[in-house]
Amino acid sequence: MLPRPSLSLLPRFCAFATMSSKTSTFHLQQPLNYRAGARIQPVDGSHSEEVYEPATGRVMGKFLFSGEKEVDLAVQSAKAAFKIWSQKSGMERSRVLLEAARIIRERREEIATMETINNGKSIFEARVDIDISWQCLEYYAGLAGAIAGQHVQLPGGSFAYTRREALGVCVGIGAWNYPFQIACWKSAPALACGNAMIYKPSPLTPISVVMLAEIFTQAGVPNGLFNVVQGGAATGQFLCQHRDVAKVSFTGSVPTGIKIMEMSAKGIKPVTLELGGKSPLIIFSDSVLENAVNGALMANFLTQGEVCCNGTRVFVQREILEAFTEEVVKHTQKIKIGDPLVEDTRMGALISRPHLERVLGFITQAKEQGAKVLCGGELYVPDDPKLKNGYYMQPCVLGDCRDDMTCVKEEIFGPVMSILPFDTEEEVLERANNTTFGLAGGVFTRDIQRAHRVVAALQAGMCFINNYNISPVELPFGGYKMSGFGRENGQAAMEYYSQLKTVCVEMGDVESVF
Ligand SMILES: NC(=O)C1=CN([C@@H]2O[C@H](COP(=O)(O)OP(=O)(O)OC[C@H]3O[C@@H](n4cnc5c(N)ncnc54)[C@H](O)[C@@H]3O)[C@@H](O)[C@H]2O)C=CC1
Ligand SMILES: C[N+](C)(C)CCCC(=O)O
Repeated sequence: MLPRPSLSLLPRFCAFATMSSKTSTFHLQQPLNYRAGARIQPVDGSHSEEVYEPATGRVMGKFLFSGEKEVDLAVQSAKAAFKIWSQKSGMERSRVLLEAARIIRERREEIATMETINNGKSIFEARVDIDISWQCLEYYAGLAGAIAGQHVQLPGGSFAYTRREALGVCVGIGAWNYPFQIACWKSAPALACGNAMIYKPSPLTPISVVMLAEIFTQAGVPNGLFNVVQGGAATGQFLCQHRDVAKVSFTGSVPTGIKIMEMSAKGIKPVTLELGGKSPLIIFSDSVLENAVNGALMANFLTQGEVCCNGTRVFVQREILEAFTEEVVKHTQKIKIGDPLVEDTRMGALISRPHLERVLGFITQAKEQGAKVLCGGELYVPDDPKLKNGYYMQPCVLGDCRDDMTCVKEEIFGPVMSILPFDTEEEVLERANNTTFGLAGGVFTRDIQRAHRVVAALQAGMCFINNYNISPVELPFGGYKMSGFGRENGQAAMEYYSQLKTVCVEMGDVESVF
């Protein structure tokens, strides 16, 4: 267990917001843009949006969207910081990242609380997210000092060497499901490699990433190295189109990913795309049933099911279909839904009213197409009156599913598991890969040869054997097919935030062919 934050840290946070650790008490008071080491209002913020608390449906405040001028100021400030930061050694950068990780650890409870208030996920899960976040900074702090090139001997004593260099000002654009964690997954390798970053969170979850910006400043990054611009699609477009932006790393939906890639193509900017999925989880009849059931719950119900790599197509071998279904339904019905800041809550509120309605719409459509609701799938109204306008639903398990149903083909991004029976390995692999997505996949079996054979055949970037949705930061994460490309986490991410320079050195005279 990690130490709880000391109380002396709380007033610093309360300086920008009135907050206690209770649902329905937070009020947004300070600006949410961050530029050159300070919170600021955007110079051209003409449009404002409300921020909601999913647990109560309450408006917590308003914030301003940034326009083209503000985006340009953020880029200029990041460019200036890049000049300083990129000249530091890997070890110097490492020390700053370690200090930032330490501060996150110290402020864990406060950040997790804010994440819960803004996203609606349970405080239990938010703490895990924050732990993964500081671990990510620690991991890349460790790699920063290990960035190195290659030495190559050439004829006559000549030689060449390679340098791995930073790209410049990188843009991070994030989704709302893991606001703080996504920002860390992008900024940690970016900064470790010597880049600056401008980050745009989802307009639904604008709050916690500004805390990260403050932490980086406190840890000692140059002012401007990590800036935050708030806004939606238009702000994101200004960022992607800016000529001084060297790279875009995006987490979000496939349609937006396509637009980001098109914009980046115009500027020949490299992109990393972490997009959606409809991942298969294959459960063979020789599995340890209890593990398979727990795996299916982990694969479907974290963060109210709003997880890109969820294994939402649960293929179960026919021999154990009944036993598995019975157990999974029993466990799903026991999930404690309610106030996300209450310690024993395990499922909080979905991100927004429209999203909740969209998820419920998928369930209605599934019923129309012949699926059977085995449990849940209804709105959930907690007893506590202050939560009655929150965006809650009961986690749902669907039986009698077929591969051609919408609930099996499309990403729902909510707590909805579809169970699909299968008979043979060959058949299930064919069906599992029959999707345009390719983010993740999982297999439960006690047969080790089969386990490795199955994951080798799965067309997915992140595969699990006998577990699902664990996320050690040492492991590269990213998709195949329409789920995107590039990798976050692991050593692999360093390649996506750096470029290779080759230096060819002549030790003799120049032999001209002319
Ligand atoms: N593979 C992964 O790691 C993850 C993927 N996702 C995917 O994200 C989706 C849910 O997240 P949303 O925030 O609704 O996705 P989204 O694609 O609507 O938005 C993601 C981000 O892109 C920004 N954006 C929207 N239009 C833009 C444009 N034209 N130019 C530049 N930026 C633009 C948004 O403001 C937001 O910050 C799901 O479909 C899910 O599959 C979500 C989390 C993780
Ligand atoms: C942390 N994990 C593995 C549950 C989800 C990470 C991917 C995402 O942002 O949806």
